[in-house]
Amino acid sequence: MEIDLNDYTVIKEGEAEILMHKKNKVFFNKAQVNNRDMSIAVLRAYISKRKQEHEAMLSKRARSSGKVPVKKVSSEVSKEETPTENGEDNGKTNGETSQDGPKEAAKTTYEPARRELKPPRVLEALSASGLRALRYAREVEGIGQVVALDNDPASVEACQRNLKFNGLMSTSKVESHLTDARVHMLTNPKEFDVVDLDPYGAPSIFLDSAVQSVADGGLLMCTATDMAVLCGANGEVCYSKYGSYPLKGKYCHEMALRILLASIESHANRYKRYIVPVLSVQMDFYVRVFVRVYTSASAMKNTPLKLSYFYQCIGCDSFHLQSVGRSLPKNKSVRYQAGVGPVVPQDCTHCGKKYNMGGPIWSAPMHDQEWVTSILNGVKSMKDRYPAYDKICSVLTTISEELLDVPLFLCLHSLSGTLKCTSPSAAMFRSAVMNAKYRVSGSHVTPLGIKTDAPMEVIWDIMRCWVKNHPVKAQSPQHPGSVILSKEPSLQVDFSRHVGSLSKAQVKKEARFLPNPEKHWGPKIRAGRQITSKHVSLIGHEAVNDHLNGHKEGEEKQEDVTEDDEPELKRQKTEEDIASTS
Ligand SMILES: C[S@@+](CC[C@H](N)C(=O)[O-])C[C@H]1O[C@@H](n2cnc3c(N)ncnc32)[C@H](O)[C@@H]1O
Ligand SMILES: [Zn+2]
Repeated sequence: MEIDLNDYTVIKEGEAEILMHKKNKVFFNKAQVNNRDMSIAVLRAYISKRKQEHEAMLSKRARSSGKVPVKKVSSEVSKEETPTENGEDNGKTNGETSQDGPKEAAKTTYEPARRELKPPRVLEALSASGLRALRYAREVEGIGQVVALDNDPASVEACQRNLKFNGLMSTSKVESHLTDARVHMLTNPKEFDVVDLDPYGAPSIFLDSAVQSVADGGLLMCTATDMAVLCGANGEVCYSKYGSYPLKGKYCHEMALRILLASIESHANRYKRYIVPVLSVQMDFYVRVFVRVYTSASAMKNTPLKLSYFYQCIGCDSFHLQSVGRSLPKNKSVRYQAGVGPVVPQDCTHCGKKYNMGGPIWSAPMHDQEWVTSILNGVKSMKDRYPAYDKICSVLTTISEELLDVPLFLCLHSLSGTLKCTSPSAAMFRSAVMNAKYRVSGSHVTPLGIKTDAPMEVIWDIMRCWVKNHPVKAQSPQHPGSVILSKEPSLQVDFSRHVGSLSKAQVKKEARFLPNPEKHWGPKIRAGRQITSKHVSLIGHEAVNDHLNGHKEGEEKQEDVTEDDEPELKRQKTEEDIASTS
């Protein structure tokens, strides 16, 4: 059928153009350019890493068999080259990937026939207009076939129209199908080198099939926009969707990332698989994780060591992590056991109040430093190719400075709020921590976050010493702040400026946090849904008014706001709140 271009607006993002029907039936959210750009940056890094790993595997096999394979350097494998038949894995080979993950790969016996590395096959499982699939196909050098799915006929029709509109290269590289992504992923196990999940709200119903569809060593990219749920507004809903209990706190966005990672790992474990996170990002109104998936029944035993419950004091917000499992040496091997606990007493040692317990969350690193550096360098070297360059560069810069082995973070304002004192400057507080010989970094999720390996006792000593020079008004003796301040500090705190109190990016005055480029930069309503006054918090007054004014009176229908609508998550701690559990 011919397209009447007058019915459409052309939207260009990166090197893709899509036709948006003036009645706007299919999902397009401009704010997701950050998400798409970040994913392209990770895909580029993945392709180059995969090539390196493949070459390393070939040389290792050659060395171990004493045979030297015909040398062919990576640059000779052109992006358009049709790979040769590669034996029993039918094109599913990834760089280092034997079934048993990165380390075990080297043990695989050498096969004389050279295995070509096929370009990675990508599944965009929830593709809507196809914009993302198109961008991957057009912009990512060395990419293979992109399969774009959607179970909504209008979206698939739009996607196919957009493929045609972008020309032959797009129609040959991207295929679009009307189907339930879960069925497609289940019926195509280990078929895709990259699986992208970008749903409305929670990805939970797609995780089980997605972890099975990724090839060994492949990449799963997954968005979750149900931040209210992940951040603790409905703990029980989060538990039912992700198998983890969230607690409200200043670190809730990082906790959201760690809940999502733990949930993906749990799904992977069901199939003797496990994940290795390369990058985990909280941006705008969602979280997005990039993880590699491997198969190994033995490596999987380490999962409980990568998960923790966490205790959060209801009085002073001090938090403590408790590992789900532990490992002990046993002769020449390892024995696995349940974690030892509880790591905290019944009442908080700092303020005397009770703890809430959340989790389990992913407590191992959620980024791989080498990947982050290579993604960031890649982005910087191709500035013009990223419409959201400033944003993704600033986020990656901040992530590159995060302490990897410190889950969650403190918030200076919250510490000062508990003591009801003025807050020391971040540089001063960081200096005090570093002068006490602990490490400290920021967090990409908030400019107020402070990651440190200093124990809570040290943190409260720093604050006690600060208050000695910045006295506070007396509070009731039961108030958590009064209890904390009633103890003398055991540490002599040195607030003198430490040379490392500013991060490298701060010293170089590189952007680390950027404001939103425009008003209502956030989630959009599900395609086809009626917009009502209830959607103000999602898309803003103007957009709602514009929409409602364009409709006849009385046409407005009441409808639930989606979970994407993030409520005020600040912990409103009242005296009663504290008293009720003490
Ligand atoms: C948020 S949109 C995707 C946006 C797209 N990834 C982008 O970057 O432009 C989510 C899409 O998932 C589709 N969807 C929801 N459930 C699905 C399922 N079970 N199988 C396939 N598609 C599904 C919806 O129709 C919708 O088009
Ligand atoms: Zn406490």
